[in-house]
Amino acid sequence: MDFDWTQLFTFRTLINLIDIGIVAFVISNILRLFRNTRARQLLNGIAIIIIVKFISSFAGLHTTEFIVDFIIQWSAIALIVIFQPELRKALEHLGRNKVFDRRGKDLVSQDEKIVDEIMEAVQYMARRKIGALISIEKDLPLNEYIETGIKMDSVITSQLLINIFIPNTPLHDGAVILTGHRIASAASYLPLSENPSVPKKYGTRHRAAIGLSEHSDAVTIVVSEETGALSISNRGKLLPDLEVVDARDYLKAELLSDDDSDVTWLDKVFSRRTKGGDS
Ligand SMILES: Nc1ncnc2c1ncn2[C@@H]1O[C@H](COP(=O)(O)OP(=O)(O)OP(=O)(O)O)[C@@H](O)[C@H]1O
Repeated sequence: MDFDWTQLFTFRTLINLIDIGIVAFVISNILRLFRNTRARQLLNGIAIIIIVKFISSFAGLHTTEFIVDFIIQWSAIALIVIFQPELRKALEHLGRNKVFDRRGKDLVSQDEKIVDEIMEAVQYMARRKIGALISIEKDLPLNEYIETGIKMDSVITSQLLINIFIPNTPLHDGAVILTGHRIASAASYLPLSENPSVPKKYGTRHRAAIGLSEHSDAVTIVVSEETGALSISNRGKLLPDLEVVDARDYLKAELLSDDDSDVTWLDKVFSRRTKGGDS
């Protein structure tokens, strides 16, 4: 039987390909946004429910299908309510995609200046063994953690960051959270990691840094009060005992780069270190 190739290249085929492309683009963006977060586990749960729905529909399992339909209807409303802040951010993120990205050089240099301010403060504190915990919001909002601390809304300067962490002052206990180009809060409480593979030598400050990176895409920089060592937590992992220059490069690559790929070249550089001592 001869295959009619002209049938393959129809307008309908083109529309179908565009349709598939749009769905793939949206799903991959959602998965990328929620990678290494608890929301990703929830998305896996939703995928399982959808698979059960299709199987029960094909196999004619009417009671199962009825129950799954019931769950889908109610969970859709529940998800919108629970993830309202994340959904808002996700839509903003979509609008900020490279095609529409109109970030001027001014904003990029402002970002660079903020990394410099953070690193100046962190270096100062590391030399004097002043414990610090600074979390930087990326795409997923940290509102629930900002709420646990003292709200600030201040310009990010190294002097202010240092001042916050001076021991025995009212704001020094807990984390500073940076959102956009502002200090959003100080003395914030972060979720502690319950990962059993986090080495015992790390106390609650480091566990809090890892914990936040398990719940969100935030990057957190830690100064150890005990040793003055610098560490960065990101995507559920801790990069321990960083040199200042490595920490600065990592922050710049994470915060200034438009590259959303899962593994940056810096991750590869740091993977040697993390094999030894991280979670
Ligand atoms: N859940 C949390 N959220 C934010 N900050 C926290 C949290 N838990 C502890 N911290 C901060 O960490 C401090 C205690 O640090 P701890 O000595 O237990 O940790 P560590 O990882 O051993 O760090 P260090 O090397 O600085 O001693 C607290 O005083 C507080 O400032």
